[in-house]
Amino acid sequence: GPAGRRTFDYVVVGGGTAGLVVATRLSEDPDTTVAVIEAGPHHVDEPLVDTPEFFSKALGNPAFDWRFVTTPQANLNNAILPQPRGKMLGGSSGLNFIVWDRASQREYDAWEQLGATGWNWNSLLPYFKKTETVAPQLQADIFPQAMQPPQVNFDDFHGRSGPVQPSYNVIYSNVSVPYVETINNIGVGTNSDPYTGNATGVYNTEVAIDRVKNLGKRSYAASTYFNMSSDRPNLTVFLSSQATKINFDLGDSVVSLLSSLLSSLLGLGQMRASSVDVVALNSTGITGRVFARKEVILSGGAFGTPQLLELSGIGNPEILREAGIPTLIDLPAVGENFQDHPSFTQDFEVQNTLFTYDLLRNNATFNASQTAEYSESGTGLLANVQFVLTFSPLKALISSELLATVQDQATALINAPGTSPLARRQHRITRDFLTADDVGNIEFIMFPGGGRTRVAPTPGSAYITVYTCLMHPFSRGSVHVNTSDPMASPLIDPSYLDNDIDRQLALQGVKLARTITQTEPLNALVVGDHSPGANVTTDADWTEFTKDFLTTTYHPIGTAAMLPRELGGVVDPLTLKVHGTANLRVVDASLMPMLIATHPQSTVYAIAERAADIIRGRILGS
Ligand SMILES: Cc1cc2nc3c(=O)[nH]c(=O)nc-3n(C[C@H](O)[C@H](O)[C@H](O)COP(=O)(O)OP(=O)(O)OC[C@H]3O[C@@H](n4cnc5c(N)ncnc54)[C@H](O)[C@@H]3O)c2cc1C
Repeated sequence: GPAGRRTFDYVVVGGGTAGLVVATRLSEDPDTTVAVIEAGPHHVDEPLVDTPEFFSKALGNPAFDWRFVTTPQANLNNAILPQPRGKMLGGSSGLNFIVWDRASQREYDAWEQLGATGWNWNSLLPYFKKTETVAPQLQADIFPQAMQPPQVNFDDFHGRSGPVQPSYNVIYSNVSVPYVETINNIGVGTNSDPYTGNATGVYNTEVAIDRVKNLGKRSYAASTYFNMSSDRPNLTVFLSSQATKINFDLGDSVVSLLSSLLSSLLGLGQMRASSVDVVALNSTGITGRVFARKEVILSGGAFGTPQLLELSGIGNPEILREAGIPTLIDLPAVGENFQDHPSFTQDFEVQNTLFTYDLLRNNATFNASQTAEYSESGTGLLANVQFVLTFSPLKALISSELLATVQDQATALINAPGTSPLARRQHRITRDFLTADDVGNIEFIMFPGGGRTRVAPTPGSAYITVYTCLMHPFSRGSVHVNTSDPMASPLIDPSYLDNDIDRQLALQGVKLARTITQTEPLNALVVGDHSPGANVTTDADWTEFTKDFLTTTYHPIGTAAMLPRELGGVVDPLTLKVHGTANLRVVDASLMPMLIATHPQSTVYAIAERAADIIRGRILGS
């Protein structure tokens, strides 16, 4: 954009997954000026971002990751856990593990049921499609015997001309088919097309790997949406620039501030965001103020967005007072309602004649040939991330007695005096999910390869890794500031395993992961337990394992929920404007009022596409 310009129609804070969608769509109108303020750099031709098989290698690296951590977790022996987030143009879509899937219709419909008017499966489906270009599976992409290609209705549920280029894998481990058959044998069927509104079952997921335009590279917000819009003169991106505060009205003018404060207190009017304070993080960034003629749009993600709201005086007055921040809008829901999928990683040694990703580690010649193939043609094992996903209804996994106990525990939690009105409503829905056929409660992710637990792989050996993840936990955490210093990380407290249900399902889940490996036909290929070892046997051992080995699945949501104000919402679902403001919107994962059984990125893109249409006045949120 024109050098030196500091006033725009729209200022988007956070050039991540959602932020780049919104900025790209708003700047389609050449008469609308848009700025994006992004704390991270733009990584171009960066193998740690682009190469699918390198997923997770950039975690903890400050050039890519905010490196947030949790507060000590009371139910996990006070462990402090990493909470990585992408710090780059493209945000977490540049750091994530590339899975591209979708939850069940019932789970999106639950958002509307909860109070997010206008947000449901039917209203999102056109936007799921708008975001992607995906080709149907070829025979070669299908797990032999286990999967049939969905021949009909592919175009009803899959996009064919959107910016992101998800695809099916090209190379499959020969452990996949026995694994799928084993999952079938424990009572979970194969789903040939989980994108149609029922996402349960074991399936071959799409992955955000471009096999059309940028061969074999990660397809993420910077390489897709931003690539479409980067040469527009009306779009300006400030990189390595961290937003520290949103200013309202004339900002410095005490009179205008007081009058807008007064009117907001009296419920007469609404605060108007007028500019954003920005600090350069290095010599390529900017320091100063960026002005918004029309609107400020917060897309800082589930941690960045509530932090910036609080730094700007929007939140719980008590929390703000303790942090030394004057309250402008009394909105206690900011930073509350934090939800995340807890995950447990186990690996199992398998016969080393199987074809797994371990070959890259065990065989230097193979590794060199794959590396050469990838750099020459963008193909080979480095252009693949093969996960086999299973989203299982609870009924298929646990006894009806245990299911009844868990339901009773849910009822007790609903009626517990400490449960907030919002959590109460959510828990009622989640209690229904416990017995639903079309909602995944536990996810098992199988990756054919080792090296992903705390126990190092033995040279020459092959493994499968199984991640067990709770899809609809009842725990609720929070994200808050404890200082007015914008450079300090927020306090992130997921409150993992904060109730009997989550603890029980975690226990059942990790035990089931081992059961899967002891069930045929997989059992015949498994050499033995690797991490944890075979010495973990009793419920007490497994419970200790869940406490010691819990990690995030990297799916935080909910900290600026789109719900009515009186129900604990931060953002009006119809307009996505922060309650009490006239022109401050939120568009990112923090909007999601309740977890869904999926990896969230494709949903974040779809939310942002729909949000862009709401902002442009093309649709009303109903
Ligand atoms: C390690 C990891 C693995 C994951 N794996 C998967 C997966 O396989 N599949 C899947 O579907 N999902 C996955 N996810 C989740 C998914 O990537 C996120 O849900 C999604 O990208 C969130 O989008 P967002 O727009 O809300 O936030 P982000 O994409 O994180 O964007 C927020 C942006 O705002 C910027 N920002 C924040 N605060 C400020 C500030 N004050 N000033 C300026 N800029 C700021 C950040 O730098 C970032 O670029 C994973 C996430 C991670 C971290």
